[in-house]
Amino acid sequence: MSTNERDLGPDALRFENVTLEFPGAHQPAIEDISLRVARRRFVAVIGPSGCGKSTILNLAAGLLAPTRGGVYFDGEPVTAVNSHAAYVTQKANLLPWLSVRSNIGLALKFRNVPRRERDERIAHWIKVVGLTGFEDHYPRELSGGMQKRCSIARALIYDPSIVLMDEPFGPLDAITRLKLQQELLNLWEEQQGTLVFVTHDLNEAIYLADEVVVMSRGPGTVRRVLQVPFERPRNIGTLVESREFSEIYNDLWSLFKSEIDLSDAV
Ligand SMILES: Nc1ncnc2c1ncn2[C@@H]1O[C@H](COP(=O)(O)OP(=O)(O)OP(=O)(O)O)[C@@H](O)[C@H]1O
Repeated sequence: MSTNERDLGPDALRFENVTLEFPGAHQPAIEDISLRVARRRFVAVIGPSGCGKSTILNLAAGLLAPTRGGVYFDGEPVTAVNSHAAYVTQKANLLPWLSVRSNIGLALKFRNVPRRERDERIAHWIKVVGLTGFEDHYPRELSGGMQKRCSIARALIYDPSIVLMDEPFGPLDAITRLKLQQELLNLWEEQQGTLVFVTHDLNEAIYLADEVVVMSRGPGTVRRVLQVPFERPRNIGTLVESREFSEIYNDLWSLFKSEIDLSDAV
């Protein structure tokens, strides 16, 4: 992603001078944001609470419309719900009355994919996300990490052109989180789709992404776009121990810390 370029070429997603004002708010949620997400890139968006990260995803998903400026998907303005985008939110949002199998297959059912093909694809994805043996379980019978795996499979099963993830690993414990980060990394490296990933976690942004968009708040703007030069496939364990990782982390932290006010913390 880079800002202020006019080439309309092959970008998956493009924001042009986008401002969004919620009715009654004293300032815009985001203001004059221009950014581009090239196809097949993994882009992380970080920034302090309230800087507009979720708003960016909601605009890309077509759930919100800009007050000014334009949001484009594959060069076309997003004017309704973006059916090419899969959205994984912080909560797994699985349907409690459906089994793992049915939750994962939901999007295929809506798209009238024939039963046989549907079953094959569901079986494949259950295997990919490590839920074999839990096909007939209900969400309440799964751990938080398993629910998250299920929601990721549900989002990826229909080969969406772009995946939007809003802090998908936020509520998980550190070990499950690390495991799922590595799994997502492997999966994405295999599939090479376009992915926009919102996180508060600087480490996570560096492990996973090709580019990190750092946002400021009050109102939300793009402060900087940082390139992450690590080759793929990546191994989180090896990456964390490298000097380059620390350098990028420090770079990112120096940008990030000026955005957060720790003086009130107790
Ligand atoms: N429906 C709404 N109505 C009014 N204001 C809203 C609404 N949704 C978000 N906002 C405001 O817009 C700004 C951006 O919110 P957004 O949720 O996009 O931030 P965020 O960076 O994702 O925050 P967090 O990291 O805490 O989830 C905030 O000031 C928020 O209070």
